[in-house]
Amino acid sequence: MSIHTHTHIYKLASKLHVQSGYTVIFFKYLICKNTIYTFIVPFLISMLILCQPHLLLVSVEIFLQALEDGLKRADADPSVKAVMICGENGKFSAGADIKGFSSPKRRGIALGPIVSLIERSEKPVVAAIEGVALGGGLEVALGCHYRIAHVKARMGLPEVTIGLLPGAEGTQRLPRLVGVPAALDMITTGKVLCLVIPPKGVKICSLPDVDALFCNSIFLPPGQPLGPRRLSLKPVPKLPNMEAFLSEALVKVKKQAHGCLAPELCFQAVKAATEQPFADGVRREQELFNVLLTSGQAQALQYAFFAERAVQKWTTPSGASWKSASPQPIHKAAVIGLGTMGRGIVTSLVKAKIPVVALEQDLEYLNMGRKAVMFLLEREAMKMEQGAQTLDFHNPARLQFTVDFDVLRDVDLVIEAVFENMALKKEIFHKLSRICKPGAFLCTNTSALNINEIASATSRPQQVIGTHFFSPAHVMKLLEIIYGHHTSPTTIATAMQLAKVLKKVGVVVGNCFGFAGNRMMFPYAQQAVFLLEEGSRPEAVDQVIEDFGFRIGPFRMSDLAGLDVGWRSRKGQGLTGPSLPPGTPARQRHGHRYSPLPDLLCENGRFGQKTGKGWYQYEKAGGRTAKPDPWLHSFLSQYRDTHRIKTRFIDQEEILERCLFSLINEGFDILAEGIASGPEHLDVIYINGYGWPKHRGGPMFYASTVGLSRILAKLQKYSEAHPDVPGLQPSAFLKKLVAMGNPPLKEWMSYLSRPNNKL
Ligand SMILES: C/C=C(\C)C(=O)SCCNC(=O)CCNC(=O)[C@H](O)C(C)(C)COP(=O)(O)OP(=O)(O)OC[C@H]1O[C@@H](n2cnc3c(N)ncnc32)[C@H](O)[C@@H]1OP(=O)(O)O
Repeated sequence: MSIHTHTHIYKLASKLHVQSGYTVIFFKYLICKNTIYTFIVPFLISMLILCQPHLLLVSVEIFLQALEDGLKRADADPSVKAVMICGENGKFSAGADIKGFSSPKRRGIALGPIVSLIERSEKPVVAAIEGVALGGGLEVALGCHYRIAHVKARMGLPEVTIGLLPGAEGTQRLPRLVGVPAALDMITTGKVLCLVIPPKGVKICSLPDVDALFCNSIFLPPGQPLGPRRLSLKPVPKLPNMEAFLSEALVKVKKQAHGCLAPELCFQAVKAATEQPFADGVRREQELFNVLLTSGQAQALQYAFFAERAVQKWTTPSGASWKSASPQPIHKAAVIGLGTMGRGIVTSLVKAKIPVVALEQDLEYLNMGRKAVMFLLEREAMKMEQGAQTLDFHNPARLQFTVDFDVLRDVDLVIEAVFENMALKKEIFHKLSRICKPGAFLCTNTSALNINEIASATSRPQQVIGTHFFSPAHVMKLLEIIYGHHTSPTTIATAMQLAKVLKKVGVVVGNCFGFAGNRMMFPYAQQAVFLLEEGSRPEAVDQVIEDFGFRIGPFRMSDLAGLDVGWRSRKGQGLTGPSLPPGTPARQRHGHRYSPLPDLLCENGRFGQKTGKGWYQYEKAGGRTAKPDPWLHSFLSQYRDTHRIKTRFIDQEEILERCLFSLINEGFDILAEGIASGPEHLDVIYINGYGWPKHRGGPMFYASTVGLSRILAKLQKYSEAHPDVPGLQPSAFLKKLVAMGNPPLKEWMSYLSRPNNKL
């Protein structure tokens, strides 16, 4: 804490832009006291996290105490005319140290009273915001009498995303500043606002103007009372239809929450601001905050926050890692195949402003693909409003369509996205290897196929890598990145960098059939179908899974993705279709239980939404509203009769456990084999690619909360009842962890001997 000179203020001020008025955002114009005065509380640490490359974490106690002492000194010192709170190194504050929430010691620390102290100050306090002002950081700014922000500053109350609410009186001050609709939107979604394109009414000053603000007391005439600047004293702006507005908002919040508590409790806290005086609202905020803090969901969401960052620091069993590998720049990319996946990938690249060549096998497919890509891009551009023109996708230098492989000579990276056929993929990779420049990286968008085999068709296997996108590829955040035997660390680093540029979460995994995500999905989907054989219905299974918090249950998902996709893959594996050896029992493959139900549906032309019929019926082909289908129910009965399957009532617990525990069980095998380097990887994959509810932390985190012993016991019980289902037989690694006394998730990997790549 120190008092800074006028010169210092100038230095800071020269980096700031001033906005006046409020339109979308809540910043009022800066008013600052006259010339020589200001006192800077050094970066709001600790709270205060200086973002990368290092963290500057100072204990909350030290920070809060320093802030309190500083404010008191400033109040007592007649030479100080105003106080400016700012951050160091271009960052205001990223809010509280999230790691600290799990510490019981931390729970007693309250930022709210300090924010009140700031607000009560007799001298004008200005928050000078650069970089980020998030969570507690923004709440501090709300306690100030004025806020001034750099035009590129990012501001928000993201507590809801870590399972909390803005518990330092933010739920009470923000609605008083910006009104209930804007406050509710920010607080219940956690969205972070950026003023790169300033809203109407926001004034951007030139640098001399900014200096003038500080030098001349143009905004704050001496002696102007601070009362009207204290948010806690202001009423919440009224709405003519507040009650109706709030009921509608609650419905929306609940619908989007999928069982996550925080958004609804955030809503309740803001509602309290509309109904109660400030002090009572603050008490309500505290009550709700404590509910969330101890809910378990906050821990899961905070785990997910760190897991997403941990997976960026990838390593492979051979010792390659993010530390030593440098990504290569991608100035131009190509996408081969403009089916559903290829279209989404092209769109993603264009959005990331990477020039793209899109290639199809012939003009007919090319034109269909072009139309579809243009449609997607138009839609994306509309969403982007002012930023749309920067996509410039009608410019052939940005996006070129071709059927000519020669055009790929100068690209830095190719993503092949043709359908899942090994022979076809190998043919394409062989061609690419001959045509592309030596440094070009060759990526395959496959959901299961062997990366080594694909790489073997090239003369540069070190530059071949799997990039498994999720549909729709321009929307889904996950990019599963699969290295083969020969993939170089530079290639992995480049794929990870690509994920970042595409605003996706890249997760590096090893090579095996289905990689990590789909491999875990197989036993889950298999259990879902077995449950139908034994007496359940698609809508019952989906309901249980959706009640758990998944966006969509396995049957609705299968209808959406198309049943034909899996059918083609099973035919390729010889599990069904013409290559199935005659005499193979209908419900058995390789000595294990198999359900032909999905194959039978396909044989009946039921491919899901695209044909208007699948596990459900739809209003028309391409329809999206799933309705239980009496045809399917009677088909299931006949099927059970034909195969003499005794049906029984299956309760929700069994549905949930068999689906989820078999998926988790596979996860333990994947960890044991070194396909994923930690449970966080599987959790990040499931949250970002498979709709696993984030407030349950991902499947492996969930397993740790259920208790490994319980999961093991249940798997043992189910595998005894179904000895021909390998997916239910407990993983040796799970058994080992239970035998070791159920260690915490972060220690699991230390119980493994050195992992190796499976293929
Ligand atoms: C009550 C509740 C109160 C009072 C709160 O304030 S709750 C906290 C509210 N704040 C947040 O939720 C902000 C979370 N952080 C972010 O959104 C982003 O990290 C960022 C926008 C601040 C920076 O993004 P970026 O530049 O991409 O960098 P990273 O996300 O990779 O972060 C860099 C490292 O900093 C660690 N970090 C970031 N914020 C926090 C935090 N609030 N507490 C603890 N640690 C934080 C992050 O984990 C990265 O660490 P490493 O991976 O490098 O170890």
